[in-house]
Amino acid sequence: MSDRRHVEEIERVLGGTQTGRDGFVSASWRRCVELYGMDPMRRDPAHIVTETELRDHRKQAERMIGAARSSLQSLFRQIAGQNYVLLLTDAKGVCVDFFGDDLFLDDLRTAGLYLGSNWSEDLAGTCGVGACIVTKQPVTVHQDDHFGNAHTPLSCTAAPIFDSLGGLAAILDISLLRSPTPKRSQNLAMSLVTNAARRVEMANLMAESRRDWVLRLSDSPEFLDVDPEAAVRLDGSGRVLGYTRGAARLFPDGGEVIGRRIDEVLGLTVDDLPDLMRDRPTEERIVEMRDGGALFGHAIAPQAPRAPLRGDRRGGPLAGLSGGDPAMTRLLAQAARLAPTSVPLLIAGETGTGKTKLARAIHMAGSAGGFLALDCAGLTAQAVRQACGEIGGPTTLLLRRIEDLPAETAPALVALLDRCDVLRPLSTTCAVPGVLDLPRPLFHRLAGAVLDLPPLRQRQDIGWLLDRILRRRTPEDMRLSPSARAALLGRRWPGNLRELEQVLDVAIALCEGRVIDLPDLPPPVDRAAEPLGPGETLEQVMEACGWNMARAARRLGVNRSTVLRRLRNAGLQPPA
Ligand SMILES: Nc1ncnc2c1ncn2[C@@H]1O[C@H](COP(=O)(O)OP(=O)(O)OP(=O)(O)O)[C@@H](O)[C@H]1O
Repeated sequence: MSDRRHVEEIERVLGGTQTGRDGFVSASWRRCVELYGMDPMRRDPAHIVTETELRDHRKQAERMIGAARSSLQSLFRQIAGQNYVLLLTDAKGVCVDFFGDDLFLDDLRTAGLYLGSNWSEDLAGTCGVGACIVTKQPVTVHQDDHFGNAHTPLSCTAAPIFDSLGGLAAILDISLLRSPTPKRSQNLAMSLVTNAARRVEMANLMAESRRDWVLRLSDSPEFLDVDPEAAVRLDGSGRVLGYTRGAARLFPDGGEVIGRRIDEVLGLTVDDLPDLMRDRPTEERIVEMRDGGALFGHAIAPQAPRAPLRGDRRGGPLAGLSGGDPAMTRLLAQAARLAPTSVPLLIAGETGTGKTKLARAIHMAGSAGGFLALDCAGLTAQAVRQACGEIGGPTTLLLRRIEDLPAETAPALVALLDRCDVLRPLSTTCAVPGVLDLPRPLFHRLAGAVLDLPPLRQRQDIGWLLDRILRRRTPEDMRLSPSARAALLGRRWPGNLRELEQVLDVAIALCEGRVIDLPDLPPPVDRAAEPLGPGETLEQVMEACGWNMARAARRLGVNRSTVLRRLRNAGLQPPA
């Protein structure tokens, strides 16, 4: 388009005619004339800040420049040889970092596509960076979308980069000195620049979160660990300290979330974070959203030292494991005291009692270092050495199911623990610790203290657990009918918490309304969970109910005083 026709179109747009320009371009043209008093015919030279000013702008943007470097380098490699130039500007529009082909440096300088050029709209007129600052959206300002005739050969595609508090921090711009006429030729540039901006936000959030938890989120399991779409930074109590733009889209009503607890914002609590760490298969790391959708989650524990949470008395990962069961309360108080020490811990309990979850919570409550989990079944000495070879600093080593450790691997593990004093071993076992069949040298290196988790049938907080799991797994406040609740409280739960979670998952899936009733409950899958038949002795019933009178009464269909009377008559007493 000739200069003359360009000016005429601007006049027509200002007169209210629709000429097919994008709305944000027309609005920018109007500002250029009515607000900044610009004339499209004037060919001002590029606006370049002084050396001193550039140093100041770069200093203030130092963190973002550092966070953006590797994404910009890799983007520049992708577009090499296609005459694109990359600019990183600060939120005021001043170019603070630049990647361009040396062959065209003079042309780029003249066009203002260089370090120190100022692309704010009030100086440069309608342009990619300027429009992006105003709209806070990715934009392409293509050829005669530009206001000034001096810029109409250019094609500029820009995406905003936000800091972790949601403020505009920088603009990433990819420009061409000369481009094909159709604007859609820049669609690929748009996708490259928006993806790179997302990665820069991620790198920035990661760099400032070394002392905090980061929860990264992705739609697809394949990208979760390598290129997630969104991330949230959390303190130890689960309060939101920062987020990337991608995460803001997941928050309800796009509202202010800094300082709010993560469970008010997304469908998970701080206690769920250890379950989302990398040692779990990606497909299992599911985060439910408040709108009923789900994403895959990857929680990264704090990397840098922080003050140990002595005692964990103010809540946190350990406190979230029990609803006041006396045995659990005692055990968690011990765990909280042992967490910040380096004492090796052996966590014992039947399958599914939450040993792994407790180990992760102990790590969270006490250690500032890394976390490495190994399944002992089939573990070879070489695998042990290999896994531990990469350990750089203090690390919690979780050895799952230590009873399954092949005998020939034990000496290697002993040697490793002796050599590597930054390792703090936490082991889990389904065996009774006293009869655990491990070589004594290994046993004593692993069992500095034993934490014995009670089976679910002995816990007095099953009602609390039911409500908590339901609350976490359903977006709406789904509840249990009294008869369904009583039936669940009376089960034997040989699979413990794992079985409880699965039963509730099935019930939630089968239930048609908001109330889970008896028919929604799947029957016990394990024969050990079936109600005791008429031939069972009172002692067997009591044993099955963990000597809990109320539970035994429900199981037998009598009241508690009847159970007590029968026990007295039979001369039965709970085991010491
Ligand atoms: N306190 C708890 N509240 C709610 N769910 C829990 C709790 N503890 C454990 N769970 C859930 O129960 C399931 C089993 O927990 P975990 O894997 O920690 O058990 P485990 O004792 O290590 O099992 P196994 O010995 O069979 O490997 C997991 O899905 C976990 O999320």
